[in-house]
Amino acid sequence: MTAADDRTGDQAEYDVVVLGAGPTGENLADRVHAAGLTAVVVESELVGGECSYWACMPSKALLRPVVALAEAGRVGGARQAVTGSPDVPAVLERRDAFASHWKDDGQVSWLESAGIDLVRGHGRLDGERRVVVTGPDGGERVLTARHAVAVCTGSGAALPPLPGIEEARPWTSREAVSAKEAPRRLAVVGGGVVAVEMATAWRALGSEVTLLVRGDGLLPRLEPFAGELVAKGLTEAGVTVRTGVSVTGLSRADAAGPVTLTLDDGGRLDTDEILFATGRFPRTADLGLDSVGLEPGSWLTVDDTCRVTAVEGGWLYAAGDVNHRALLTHQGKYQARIAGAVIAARAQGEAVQPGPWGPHAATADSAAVPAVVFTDPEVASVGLSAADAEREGRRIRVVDHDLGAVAGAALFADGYRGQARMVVDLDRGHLVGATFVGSGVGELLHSATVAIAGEVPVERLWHAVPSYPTISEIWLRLLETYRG
Ligand SMILES: Cc1cc2nc3c(=O)[nH]c(=O)nc-3n(C[C@H](O)[C@H](O)[C@H](O)COP(=O)(O)OP(=O)(O)OC[C@H]3O[C@@H](n4cnc5c(N)ncnc54)[C@H](O)[C@@H]3O)c2cc1C
Ligand SMILES: NC(=O)c1ccc[n+]([C@@H]2O[C@H](COP(=O)([O-])OP(=O)(O)OC[C@H]3O[C@@H](n4cnc5c(N)ncnc54)[C@H](O)[C@@H]3O)[C@@H](O)[C@H]2O)c1
Repeated sequence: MTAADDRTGDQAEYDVVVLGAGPTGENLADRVHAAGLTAVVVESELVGGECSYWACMPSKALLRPVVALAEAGRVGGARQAVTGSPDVPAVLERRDAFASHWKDDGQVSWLESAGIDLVRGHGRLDGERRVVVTGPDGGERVLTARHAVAVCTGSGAALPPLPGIEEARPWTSREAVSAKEAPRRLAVVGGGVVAVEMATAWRALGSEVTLLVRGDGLLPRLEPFAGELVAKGLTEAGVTVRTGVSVTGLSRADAAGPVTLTLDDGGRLDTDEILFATGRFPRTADLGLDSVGLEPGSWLTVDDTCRVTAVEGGWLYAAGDVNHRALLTHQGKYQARIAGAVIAARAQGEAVQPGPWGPHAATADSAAVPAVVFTDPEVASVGLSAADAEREGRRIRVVDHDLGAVAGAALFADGYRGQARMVVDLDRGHLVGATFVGSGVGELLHSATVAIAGEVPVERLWHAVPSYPTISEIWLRLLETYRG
């Protein structure tokens, strides 16, 4: 299919060069390789990316034991048997194992077995289809792509420009998921997903946690009841949740001592560690974007095929966090599957089918992004919130139901607390959004994702019978309420 590669010395040519070996880059390389193209991945840190070592895996490994324990405490009969608090060293040890002890041998072996080459070092674009990699020893290697370069360099934790922030050595998400012990006091700034998950974990592992939220509630992009129920859960767990407050400055006078925060309400707060969970920046500042006419440090805007629209010639793609479409591992991997198929089709002279829901369009990025917040209670959402749907000018019907009123939920936990909402587009006759809050709802979410991505008519859902007595019976209650 392609001419033999020249992969000797300081130069090498491949069909596809992938920058970044996170979940997105790995999957994209795998897809193009499976389609018969040659691929190389460039990685400056660990193969596996943020998700494996400093995000999804270690954070969920911290959360699972503490949520399991809390859930057991809400089941009569089990409650009496689990009277202790989490075994912190054991939790951290399990977390370390899930982060592969911050070693990437396993994922490197997978790349080898998949037939994908790895070049370690920092990659930069150097004009059309050319990448220069600076290796760990400072040496340079030039990689040329016959067909495509895919930027999958992800995102980093954004810190606000506050006086004293660098000297105070705050935690970002990386320190929050990899810390070796629970600080006595932890302040968490932000009301998004990282903030609420880390407040949940470290509170249960022994820290006194204060959550400082500048807005008036948590998880502001989701249905309002999600943030309200999570705030209730955090408060009951002993987290101090303060809304409408911003940090204006911070200092750590003694390197081994506490941090003092100044707040915009005139108050001060002393804490042993402070986590800024205040969003992400694209890892594009030092990527040679200027060599192809793009702004260094910008998010890379792509079309539904994941092609960077501002660069001519159709050879530059961006997938995963770096394109800012949906900052989630599963969406990055989905984009990788789509972009991989697009690159292979174009390389092989086949027609690209960019229409919605076709093989070459990441349509779900705008219509059906599922997300689970692993707090106690959990939040599981997919598609549009009611407010989003209204903003889009859709004619909708919002159907709410108490999740605790379902027999399966009552069995799952004594006094089960939860809420469910479906958003129906009345003109299209199918769901465009769904949100569930409550214990165990993460595993319920895919049913709603299928209903939305499949544009299943609401009337047909009446025939999708949930098992008794499971929490999934919430579907029946929502549909009964909808039909009246
Ligand atoms: C605390 C936390 C918890 C999260 N939990 C979840 C979760 O439970 N579920 C979920 O779906 N998502 C979660 N996310 C989001 C998820 O981590 C990201 O969406 C995902 O990692 C994005 O994958 P990616 O491949 O696009 O980028 P990344 O995982 O960031 O990988 C990018 C890779 O590119 C490399 N790189 C960057 N620049 C260069 C360069 N110039 N040259 C060579 N290599 C380079 C980096 O070293 C990195 O390895 C979480 C995020 C955080 C912060
Ligand atoms: N379970 C999961 O799937 C999971 C878990 C963690 C993270 N993630 C992903 O990672 C991404 C990053 O998460 P995140 O929580 O860092 O970002 P986020 O965008 O979800 O939340 C950041 C919050 O910080 C607030 N903020 C920003 N600047 C601030 C400032 N100067 N002072 C006070 N507050 C400020 C914002 O208003 C926002 O509410 C998310 O988009 C999410 O998709 C997913």
